[in-house]
This record gives sequence, C-alpha cells and structure tokens, in this order.
Amino acid sequence: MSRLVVVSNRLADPRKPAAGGLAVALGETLKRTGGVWFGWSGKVVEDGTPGEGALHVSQAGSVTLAELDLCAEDHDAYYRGYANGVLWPVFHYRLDLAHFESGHLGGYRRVNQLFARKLMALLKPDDLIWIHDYHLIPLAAELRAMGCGNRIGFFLHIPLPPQQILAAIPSHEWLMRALFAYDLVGFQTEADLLHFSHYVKAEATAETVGVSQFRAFNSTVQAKAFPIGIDVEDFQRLGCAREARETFETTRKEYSRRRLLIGVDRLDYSKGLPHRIRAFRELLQQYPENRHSATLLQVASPSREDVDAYADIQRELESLCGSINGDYGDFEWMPIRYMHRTVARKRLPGLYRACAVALVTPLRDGMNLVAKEFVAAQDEEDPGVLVLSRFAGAAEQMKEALLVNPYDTHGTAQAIQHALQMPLEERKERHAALLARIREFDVHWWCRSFLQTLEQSRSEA
Ligand SMILES: O=P(O)(O)OC[C@H]1O[C@H](O[C@H]2O[C@H](CO)[C@@H](O)[C@H](O)[C@H]2O)[C@H](O)[C@@H](O)[C@@H]1O
Ligand SMILES: O=c1ccn([C@@H]2O[C@H](COP(=O)(O)OP(=O)(O)O)[C@@H](O)[C@H]2O)c(=O)[nH]1
Repeated sequence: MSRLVVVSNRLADPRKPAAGGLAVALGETLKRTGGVWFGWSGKVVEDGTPGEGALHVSQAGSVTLAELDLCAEDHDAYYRGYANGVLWPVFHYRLDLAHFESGHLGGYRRVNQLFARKLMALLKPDDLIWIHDYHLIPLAAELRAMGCGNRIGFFLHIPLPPQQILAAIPSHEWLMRALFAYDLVGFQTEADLLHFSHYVKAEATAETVGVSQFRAFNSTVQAKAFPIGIDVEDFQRLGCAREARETFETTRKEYSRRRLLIGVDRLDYSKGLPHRIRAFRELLQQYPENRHSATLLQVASPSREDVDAYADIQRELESLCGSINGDYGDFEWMPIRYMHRTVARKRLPGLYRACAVALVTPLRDGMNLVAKEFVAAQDEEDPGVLVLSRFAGAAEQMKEALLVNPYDTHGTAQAIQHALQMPLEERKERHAALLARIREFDVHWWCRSFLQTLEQSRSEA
C-alpha cells in the first residue's frame, strides 16, 4: 500500500486536541492510516529570508510531522494577505471584504513554491499525496513543474462560489487552471461541484469526460463531492470521559432553571454571529415567555486576529451582546453568556449535551463540524434540537435539522421558538435520522472514499 502524505497549512500533533475543523478531521484520519503530515509549523521568523524556511521533522506516534517555518514577510502575504484577505472572503461570497494586492499574490506563489521544494525532498515515488484547502491550490502545479509524477488529490474545505463571484479575483484563470494539475479534486457539497463545473465550462471551455471528469488545458481532472464527517464513536467516547461529564454536571447545575442554547464558532464573519444574536433578541421580543428562561451560551474562539475584518466582527459582536444583556438582563438572569476563548475539545460533548438547542447559523460555511458534533453528543432519549443555516455545507446532508435562512431574523427567531417547544417524539425522530446519517458518512467514510477514488484514478491512468 502507498504511503499517505497529507499537506495542509494548519497541522497539529494528532495525539493532542485541536480547534478548527480541518486540523480535527485530519488528525483523526492520520491517527488511523499513519503517514506524513506536512505543513506550516505555526512559527513566524522575524527578519527571515522570503521563500526560505527551516523544516522540522519529528515523530508523533505513527505520524511523521514535517513542519515548515515561514518568515514574517511570506507569512503576512501568503496567510493574512492572500489566503485570508482574498480567497477566504471571496470563496465565502464576501467580495466586499476582499483586498486585492499584487504583492500578496506574489507571497502566495512564493510560499507554494517553498512548500513544493521542501516536500519534493521527502517524497517517495509511490506516495499518495493529499493536499488540503485554499492556502495550497497551486501546490500540485508547482510539484509537477519540479517533475513530481505521484498521484495528487486536493480537497477544498471551504465553499466554491459561483463563476461570477470567482471571476472577480484578478488572477482567477491562473488559480482555477492550477486545479487541473491534480488527479482528483474534492468538494464539500454538490453545490460546490456544480459551481466548479459551470466555471470550467464557461471560462476554460472544459469538456466533461465520463461522469465526473473535466478536460481542459491538455489535462483531465476528476471532480466529486466528498462531504467531510466526524469520528462519531470517538466523539461519543470523549463524552463519557471525566472532563465532559464534569462539564455536563456543572453546566446543568449552574443553569438548572434555564433552557440553554449553545453556539460554538471561531470568531469569523462567515459564521453569522451578529445575525444569530439579533435573531435571539427577536426571540425574546416576539416570545416573551423566554425571558428569564432561555440563555444563550456563545463560545467565540479567537481566530486570525491580525486580519482587519476579524477585529471588526469582534467589536460588533461584543457591542450587540452587551446591548441585549443591558436591555433584557437583570440580577437573576442574563440572556447571553459570551466567551471569547477556545473551549477545550474534551469539554465540548458535555457542553453540547447540557443544551436544549444548538444554533449553527453561518452565512456561508464549507461544512461545519460543530453541527455534527452536537448531534453525536445528545442523549438519544432526550435529544436537543439543531437549528442549522441552509448555507452551511452540512445542510445538504442534515435535512432533519430545523433549516433557517440566517439573513431572515424573524424566520430564525421562529425556528428557535419551534426548537424550544418541540415535543419529545419529534425531537427523537429528527435526532435518530441525523445520527444515522452522520454515522454512515463519518470522517472515515470521507477519507476512505476520497483515497479510493484517488487510487482508482491511478489504475485508470
Ligand atoms: O487555520 P485557521 O486559519 O486557524 O482556521 C481554521 C480552519 O478553518 C477552516 O475550516 C474549514 O474546514 C472544516 C472541515 O472541513 C469545515 O467544516 C469548515 O466549514 C471550514 O471552514 C479552514 O478551511 C481550514 O483550512 C482552517 O484550518
Ligand atoms: O472553542 C472551540 C471552538 C471550536 N472547536 C472545534 O473546532 C472545530 C470547528 O470546526 P468547524 O467545521 O465547525 O468550523 P471551522 O472553524 O473549521 O470553520 C470543531 O471540531 C470544534 O469542536 C473547539 O474545539 N473549541
């Protein structure tokens, strides 16, 4: 069997807990398969030379970690400037937040070339290479230019927007052409795949070959949707451990007279946090019976704080929470408990289980693993209800949640009220259907089906 080489910007020791869906999912995948995990070390070297970086190789159980340092100039242009200042907002349909600067694109290309050079030195001819996410779209093209003949797959963890939005990126042709250096490109949803298909047909006169192959630029790439999942059993085991049980008990005790709602998100404008808070205010306004009983626990995990748009969203969120607590709260009850910190993963199952309703209401999200974790953590005899944005990738698979349009404040408030009032039988039915689906399409299904398809593209070739 081929060795698996996973490449992503963010990596984490798979033996330790991680925040952020990609690190969590890849850690769980690699713990099983073993192999190499190559990525940025998380270290930024002040005064380092652009295009250079030290590589640190270490062993973490069955996984070899290969971690690359980046100099401050490269990191700023590649991660903050291009990946999170252009690709993240545009791919989340937020052209208004994108800042196009040619220097950032230069840094993005330089870091992808550096990744390619350092990775080439570690590769064996039979390795199966799996590259992840928007930070590294051109990596396969750089590797090919250096003579790499291995099978290379790519998975995009974030949405792919419609052609007209993608085309606003000044270098969109170059970026999308780079996808044709892969053997297989995976998306989170059928909607993303459709956008890819429209784009390559309209902008690159691509032809479809067979069911899921696209031919353009003298290359053929296979493209398919592989919705990412979680390790349901592992998450449920985590829920039985001491820390999760303690969290459950203390939360239940502390809020014994309340109905709890939970939100767990990175503090990111794509997560729709201000919209959610406004819908919660509307709930208190329209359905006053919830005053003094409903409490929203909102975890907002710090993220990308050096990008301006993230500082803006933090200010907006904090001012909204403050104004609702000021308007509605009293000595006995505060409507919102807002935490600007990362909650340890081992505590999350207990927190989710203590809550009657989860609010997962992004304006746009690749998948959203929190939605799946909330379902996995519930007591099957008395489950909580998931209120889920129709614009999260998870909505394609999780139709038994209460699907909402987060831009519709009134409709979202109505759905929250429905969730709080839902009879036990209906909760159990919806939960059982959701649990069955996240079990069937778990993280191991995701990994297996992607890698089998990539392997098959090898035998076809
Ligand atoms: O690495 P950061 O800049 O700190 O950001 C954390 C990760 O955020 C994004 O996660 C996405 O992947 C999840 C798993 O597939 C998916 O459920 C979620 O909808 C996505 O937003 C990003 O794509 C990762 O690269 C980041 O590491
Ligand atoms: O305080 C926090 C916030 C998030 N997470 C984890 O980070 C991941 C977030 O993934 P998701 O797909 O929901 O969104 P992303 O942050 O990747 O966009 C989930 O596994 C969460 O359990 C965590 O452990 N602690």
